[in-house]
Amino acid sequence: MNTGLIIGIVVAVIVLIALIVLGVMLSRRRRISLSDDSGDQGPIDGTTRQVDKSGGYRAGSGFSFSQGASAGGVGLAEPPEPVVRPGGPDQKVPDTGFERTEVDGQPGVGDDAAVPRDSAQRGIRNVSLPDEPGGGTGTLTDPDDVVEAPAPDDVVEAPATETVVEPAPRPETVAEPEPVVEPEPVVEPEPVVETEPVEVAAPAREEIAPTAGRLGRLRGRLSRSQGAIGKSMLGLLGAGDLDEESWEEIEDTLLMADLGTASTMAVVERLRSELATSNVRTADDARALLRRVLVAQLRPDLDRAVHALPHAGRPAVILVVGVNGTGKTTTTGKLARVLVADGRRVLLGAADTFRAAAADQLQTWGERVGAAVVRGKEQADPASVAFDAVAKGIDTGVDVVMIDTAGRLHTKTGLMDELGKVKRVVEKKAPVDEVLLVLDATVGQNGLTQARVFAEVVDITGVVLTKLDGTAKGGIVFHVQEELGVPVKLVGLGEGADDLAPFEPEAFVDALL
Ligand SMILES: Nc1nc2c(ncn2[C@@H]2O[C@H](COP(=O)(O)OP(=O)(O)OP(=O)(O)O)[C@@H](O)[C@H]2O)c(=O)[nH]1
Repeated sequence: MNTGLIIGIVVAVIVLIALIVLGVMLSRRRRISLSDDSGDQGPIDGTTRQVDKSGGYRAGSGFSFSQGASAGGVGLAEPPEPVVRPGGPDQKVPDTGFERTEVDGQPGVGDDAAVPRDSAQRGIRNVSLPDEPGGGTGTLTDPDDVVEAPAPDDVVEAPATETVVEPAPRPETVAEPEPVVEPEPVVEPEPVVETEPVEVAAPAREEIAPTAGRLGRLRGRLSRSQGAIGKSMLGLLGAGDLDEESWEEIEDTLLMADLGTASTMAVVERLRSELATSNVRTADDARALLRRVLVAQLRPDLDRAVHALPHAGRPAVILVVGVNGTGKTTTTGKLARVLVADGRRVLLGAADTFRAAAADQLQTWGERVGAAVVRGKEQADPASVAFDAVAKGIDTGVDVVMIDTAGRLHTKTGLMDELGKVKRVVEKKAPVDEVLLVLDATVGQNGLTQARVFAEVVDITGVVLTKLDGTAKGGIVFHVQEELGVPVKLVGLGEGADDLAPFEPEAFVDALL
């Protein structure tokens, strides 16, 4: 072989290698690096990632839970083991296309909420007590869970004042059906009469929307407040030099959005001083300044964790209070869903013994998430029902007992005394970790008056502001906190089962601007 050929081959090989190396480098550079940060780092919203112990429910975090200050013991109880869903974790309930809980023969969420307490009452549907020494899984109580179950309106005499509706049975407790014996083929088959037990379908629990970042996802629901606060304020601030007339307009805008006088003055003062010292030239500068001032006014330092984590040997106890129709039962149900999604065992206490539909409504929520419900007989003492619920919660080792109380006008002294009694009686069994006052954001200033009275009677620890989707007065959040010094912990942004979000000042202000 001549030298020229050899040199040619060597050069060709070198060029080939160089091309391959170049190609590899270029392809690496173009590739987007996807590092797996699921192990050590939390979600991008900075919250802690939760382990899904819910048997298939999707749980992020977003909601923050902590142990109540009333904690007597130390150390958290572990969440229960996951429940294996028969259809697999992805099992879904049929999409009804409508976010309500109507179940044949049962009330829908929110039904009768506007019915005053002194109206005619409906009969209560009692459910037989499960025979369960040691408190195991209960008997089937939901007509939908069993084949040929009694009609929902059948009345079964309850032997005791307290009625416990156990959650639907866990799949492992479902009896195996007898093997089916193939019938011999016959020419003219007799009509078949079912005598063998047919497979008992485990109730389909619902998918729960991820809890992380809900406020962000539901931001569109705040559009009315967005126009009233965000757009007007940005328009005024972005207009350039502000004269006294413009400042008055800013004040009026904030007052109209229900921020209240104290918050309005504080915001305006801060805006004035910051505008005087900082260099605000563009619309973006104005937006950043307004964001900073509003967030600071919402006191991001306040503890907004819901005290729903159990103590050693006893559950957390949450009391839900408020005037009629504010959304107490709905909020209790929505929060129960979040807790269940977080792997917690929840027991609901229906301490509204006046309005049977309210207890039915709570029971429906319980059935949807697999939470046991303790309810009382009509006209039973609500305090005793609440007491029984907590006692049952302790006996059965649940993580949280949530007691939904009857709506009551803050002006009715007798009813307010009754509420005080409910709390005192419960405390004989276990300390109350959280008293959530549910306020309807659409009622504006009247909500504040209500809040003051409730705070006096039951020492509220957190506020749930509902129906923020239906008002342009999102500023009420500022007012409530300023007046009560109690943090807004949760906000209701719709009637849907997952339209409850943790209140986060930054995300809230971002949604407004
Ligand atoms: N738009 C909207 N509606 C809500 C929200 N929260 C609750 N509701 C509705 O408000 C109505 C009253 O809700 P309930 O949960 O029954 O109120 P309640 O306070 O338990 O009522 P009482 O037991 O009568 O005192 C229902 O129609 C709910 O669907 C919310 O955040 N947004």
